[in-house]
Amino acid sequence: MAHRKRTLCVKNQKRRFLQVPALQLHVSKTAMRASQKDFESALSQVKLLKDPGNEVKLKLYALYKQATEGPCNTPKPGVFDLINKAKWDAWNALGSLPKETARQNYVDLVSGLSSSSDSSSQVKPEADRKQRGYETLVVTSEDSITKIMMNRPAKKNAITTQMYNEIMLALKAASKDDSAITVLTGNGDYYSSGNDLSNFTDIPPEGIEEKAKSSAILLRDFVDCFIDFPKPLIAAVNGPAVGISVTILGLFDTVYASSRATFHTPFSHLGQSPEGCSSYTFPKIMGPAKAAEMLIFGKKLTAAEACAQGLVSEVFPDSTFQKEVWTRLKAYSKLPPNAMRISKQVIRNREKEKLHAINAEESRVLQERWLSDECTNAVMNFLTRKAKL
Ligand SMILES: CCCCCC/C=C/C(=O)SCCNC(=O)CCNC(=O)[C@H](O)C(C)(C)COP(=O)(O)OP(=O)(O)OC[C@H]1O[C@@H](n2cnc3c(N)ncnc32)[C@H](O)[C@@H]1OP(=O)(O)O
Repeated sequence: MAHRKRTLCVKNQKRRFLQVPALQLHVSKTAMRASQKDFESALSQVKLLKDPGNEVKLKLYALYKQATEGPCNTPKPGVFDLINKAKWDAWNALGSLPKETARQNYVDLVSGLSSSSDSSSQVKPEADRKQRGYETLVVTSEDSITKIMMNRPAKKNAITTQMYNEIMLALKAASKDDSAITVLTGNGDYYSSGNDLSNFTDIPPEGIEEKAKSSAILLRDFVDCFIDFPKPLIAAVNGPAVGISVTILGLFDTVYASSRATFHTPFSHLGQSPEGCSSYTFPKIMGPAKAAEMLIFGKKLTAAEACAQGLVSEVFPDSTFQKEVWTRLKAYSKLPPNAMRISKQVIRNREKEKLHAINAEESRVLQERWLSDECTNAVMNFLTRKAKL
């Protein structure tokens, strides 16, 4: 087991943290105390900042609570309530820091964050064609190709709830735009490490059953978008792929892989079961015996193996992957778009109803699995750094 730095499980909490009322910038560094007005301005300013990372968000949270309520005054959350415990720990660590000092520290922290984000916000040329409004993706449209790039490279493009929602939005927009084809890919060394396991820690007040129910709905909606996507959909698998990022490949029209890519569906290890219609598409693509090795026993395939088994259309050397794939895709994007759409529909329509039914059933089974001890223990082991794949 690798020793890794422990980070706080607040990966998907940006919006909630940033909803904390915040502060103002124009604070004299020499001022002894931030006024209430400075504090309120900073509370507004913080909402405009780029994501400052979980540690800073926790600091902001703790200082805000200290400045407005004084020393930590709530019971310590349970050990499995990871997010609230991290927040509680951060607040509690401020001890008896006076409210005024906490207010000043909050103002100074936001001021520092604002100036560093100002200096790094130079306009980059590629920003011109970048679609706005996505935080976890970079979506671009060029040469009749809409490219949706998962963009959490430091987290191996693990898919947070926000990213599921943004991918659905991007697919819906791409289905209506004037591009001929749509491509999903990842930024950094991974294609995607699959579901962000900290999604499971964000338990609503209604309890864990409600969480499992809403996750199953999200999963079903997410996979439905791939089943229904009307144009040619291509995956450019730039590196290792895990979990749901592998299973939904069975719903793509073409899958190109870098020679560095691997394909891993460790559902049993995680106390979970297959999704993304893979319980149907994988046996159909590679035969039941090969599919069982992947989906039941978690056998990891190399790119060459995945290609031999029909999950991948073609493998390119990692050193030339981007160049070769995009040259190929630019040529395809010049083909008559209506003909491509109609061909896809002819292929897909025959199976659409069946795929929706399979998706519903897989989501229902997973909803139960997420409540099992096997699943809870596996997720906790990863999040507490006792295990990874
Ligand atoms: C609405 C819910 C729908 C759910 C659908 C069901 C979906 C099922 C699945 O997708 S199952 C697959 C889930 N994925 C995993 O189990 C992978 C877990 N990750 C790992 O085992 C490893 O991180 C790795 C093998 C992918 C990469 O290892 P390594 O190269 O050593 O890198 P790090 O482990 O240091 O990773 C860097 C950084 O990223 C964080 N991270 C990576 N993957 C995930 C993830 N899936 N969930 C949450 N976080 C992830 C990792 O913790 C590190 O963060 P840190 O730097 O420590 O803050």
